[in-house]
Amino acid sequence: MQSLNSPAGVDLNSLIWKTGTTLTRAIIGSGHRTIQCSINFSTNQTTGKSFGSGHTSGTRYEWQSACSILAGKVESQQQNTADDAAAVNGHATLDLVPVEQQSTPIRKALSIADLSPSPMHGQKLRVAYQGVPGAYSEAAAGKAYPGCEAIPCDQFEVAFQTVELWIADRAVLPVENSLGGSIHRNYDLLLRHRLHIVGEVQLPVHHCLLTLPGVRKEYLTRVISHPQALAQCEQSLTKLGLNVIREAVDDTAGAAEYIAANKLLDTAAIASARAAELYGMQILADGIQDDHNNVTRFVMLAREPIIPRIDRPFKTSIVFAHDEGTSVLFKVLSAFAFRDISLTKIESRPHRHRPIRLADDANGGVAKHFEYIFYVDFEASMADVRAQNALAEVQEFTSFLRVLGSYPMDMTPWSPSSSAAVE
Ligand SMILES: O=C(O)C(=O)C[C@]1(C(=O)O)C=C[C@@H](O)C=C1
Repeated sequence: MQSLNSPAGVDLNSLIWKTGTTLTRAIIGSGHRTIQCSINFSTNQTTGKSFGSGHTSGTRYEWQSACSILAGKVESQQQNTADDAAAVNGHATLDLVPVEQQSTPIRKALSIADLSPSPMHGQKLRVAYQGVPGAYSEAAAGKAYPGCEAIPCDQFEVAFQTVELWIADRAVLPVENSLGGSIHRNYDLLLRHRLHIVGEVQLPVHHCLLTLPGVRKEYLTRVISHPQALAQCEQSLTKLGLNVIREAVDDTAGAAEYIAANKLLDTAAIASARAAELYGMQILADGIQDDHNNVTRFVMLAREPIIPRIDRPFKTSIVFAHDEGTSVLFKVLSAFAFRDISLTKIESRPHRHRPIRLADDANGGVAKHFEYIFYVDFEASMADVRAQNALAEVQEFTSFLRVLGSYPMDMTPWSPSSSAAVE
């Protein structure tokens, strides 16, 4: 892996090609610095249609052209990066100094305006998350990649872009919660961007009600938090007698930070105990999630897919669509059922009037109209021949199919949170 400020040009110097099944892999590199571009690739023998996991699909020729386009892009980005280096040294752009070297441990969240490639690449894996320090997503990044340098971003989209622009190495983003359901925004972004799911992590979410020190429940006229967190605590807030205004903000820790920065005595935040510590808040009530098995599933995203394996439990996430009607769903589901492949998630979203912009090799992507988009997670690796056959069949029935990633399942046990208690 390299940062983009390598002075050397980029050559196509290694190619591994495995025909017939799924994996096509290119390694584009220069000396010890290597950029990897991998493509999951399968061509249906009958129809000649092909599906890919994001980067490209089609003939070997198309694929090689895609690699040379990528190489060209990298060269031009290297030039940009050299230009940006001066700006960074003059503190005109990103501040990517690791947390422990800063005078204050709280990092500012990145915004779109900050997205210029970083000339720095330290020893630690840089992991982008949405929110500010103290957000659950930061904890998920730490669980997924212990010891990583967590990079706060103000929007999900920015987290995707930090990885695409090599500012971060990975992104860790929430996709579903046991109480609140799917976080559709991130599924849409997975379609629009070229990142691959390389892992998942489940995080038990233990919410606290935070106020400024000395504030009592009776003073409160408003509770602010991330919409998912508000939804996860709805009944507990009512039980606490807090029938006050609920207001949605970008993230839980950001809510605590906002109250602290504006010295709001009438407002409480739903956030983590770590957010209380970071922003000098008191914990008025602890464990206020409605269900003590409240857990959020995050996916780990990278520029390249991982090589699927069969020696441990793997999960594969796909998204597909058909131009007309929904009858295709039965056929698709039977492709998995006949092969004894369990599904862990199925989700449909109407998309009749909203075109989806799909990532492709052109910069802007392609806008496509579908009636419905379906997301399915199943318990098998793409290295498993059953999964390969199921997807070959699914491809027959669908007009669009993408493998979002094939990755190890998070099997770590977790214990439920303790009950709500008002301090
Ligand atoms: O706001 C945060 O702290 C987040 O990390 C976001 C988020 C989410 O998007 O679901 C993550 C976990 C919890 O479910 C609540 C909020």
